[in-house]
Amino acid sequence: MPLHVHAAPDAVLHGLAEYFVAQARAAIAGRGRFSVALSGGNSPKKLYELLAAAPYRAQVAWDKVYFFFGDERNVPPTDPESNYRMAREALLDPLDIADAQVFPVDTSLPPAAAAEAYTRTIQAFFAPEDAVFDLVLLGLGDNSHTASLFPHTPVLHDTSVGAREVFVEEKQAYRITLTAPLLNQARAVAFLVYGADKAAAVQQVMQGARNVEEFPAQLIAPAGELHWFLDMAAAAALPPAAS
Ligand SMILES: O=C1O[C@H](COP(=O)(O)O)[C@@H](O)[C@H](O)[C@H]1O
Repeated sequence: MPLHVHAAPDAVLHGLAEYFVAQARAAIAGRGRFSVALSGGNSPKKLYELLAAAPYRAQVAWDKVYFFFGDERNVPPTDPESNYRMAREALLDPLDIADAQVFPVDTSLPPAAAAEAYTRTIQAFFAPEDAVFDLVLLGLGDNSHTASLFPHTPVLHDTSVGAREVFVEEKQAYRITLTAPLLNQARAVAFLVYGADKAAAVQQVMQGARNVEEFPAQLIAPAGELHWFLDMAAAAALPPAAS
């Protein structure tokens, strides 16, 4: 599994931006479009700002890129917690991406209905083929969650290929997440993780005994490529040979 460890977060972000551009160009050259599921939270904001600026901005045919969300908080699109809002402000608006290329979760619906609707949206986009994202971007929480696959939640055992609602006790809130089987159909998955507070989670997910209840990111085993983009602080608990 390719592991890209850089000294500082800035270099990690540039490494992943270059990987994003390469994946986008290859998908567009081969299949005419690039479908990406974006991650949320704090870590990817700077990546999105980087992609929307020189030199990366000019390196992708953005009108052929289709944006989905790996997970969403059950909040309106204007809420500071909204993953969609963050992506819109950091990436989609600066690049002037057309609404027809962006597929947010409809959080005006109750969580279960929002998840069902998002499943149908994804299926319709890929039909008649299976839903296979060209790239899934993921983050990692210090509790080893990824997307909104949180420890000890029923969605960890969901074998459906789609989106699901999940109540996250520690947040006392619903989220909508893509299921692990859908994420794993991707042609490529890239984790972006930086900061010392993630070091234990990185080590447990990558090298701990399998325990998906505790370390949900262990569920990620895509049919395609799996890449980890880490800074040295996040990789600190890995043995030297691995990092
Ligand atoms: O809640 C979330 O957390 C993870 C990790 O986010 P980070 O802020 O620690 O980088 C993120 O990947 C997910 O999309 C988000 O909703």
